[in-house]
Amino acid sequence: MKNAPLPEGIRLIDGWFDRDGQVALIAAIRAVVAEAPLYRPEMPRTGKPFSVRMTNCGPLGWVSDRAGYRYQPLHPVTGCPWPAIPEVLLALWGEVADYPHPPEACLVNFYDETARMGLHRDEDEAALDAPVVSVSLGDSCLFRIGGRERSDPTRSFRLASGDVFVLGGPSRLAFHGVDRIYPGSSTLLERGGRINLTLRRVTSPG
Ligand SMILES: O=C(O)CCC(=O)C(=O)O
Ligand SMILES: [Fe+2]
Repeated sequence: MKNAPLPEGIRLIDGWFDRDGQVALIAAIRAVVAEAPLYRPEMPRTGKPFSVRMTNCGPLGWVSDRAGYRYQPLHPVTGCPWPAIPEVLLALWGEVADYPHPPEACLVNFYDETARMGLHRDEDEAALDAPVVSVSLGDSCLFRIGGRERSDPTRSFRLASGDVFVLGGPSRLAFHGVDRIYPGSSTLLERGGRINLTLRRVTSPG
């Protein structure tokens, strides 16, 4: 599946980060998490906890609780501003986003071996002309992507450590999710699991 042509606006770049690059990114994310600890968000309305733990870096961070999904400048548990987006991620955005303004949020998702993420669209950003740029680190996952309607057909492929995935153009509002993690598929994280980083432009400049 990974080799079949992808829908317009989707780019999958296998192995963008080599092992050294992945190790450096993990160090940068550890520094982010030391300042802005991972926490478990809750679903709007029901308050059901996510299986994924999250934090953010950047001027804005994506959060979810009973009140809904939104971006905000402060960590919901510590009340502190999110730390800055690491330079290497700003550089990645500059190389692949094809968008003239920097990202404002980097959502950090941590999946343990049983975590998953249901099909959803990233639609809480005003700047829908900017892509979402995603980096996978640690264990591989089975990623699913469909079309703009929930009922559209989907396809699935594995995302491995170091892969970069760009969701933009006509696919910016495509439904996507993570069906499963493959435990033990990477040695990057000592205790296993998968980290996903998504860079997002939230506000529309001008
Ligand atoms: O973990 C992934 O690869 C996808 C994460 C995602 O879709 C999101 O954070 O909105
Ligand atoms: Fe998403």
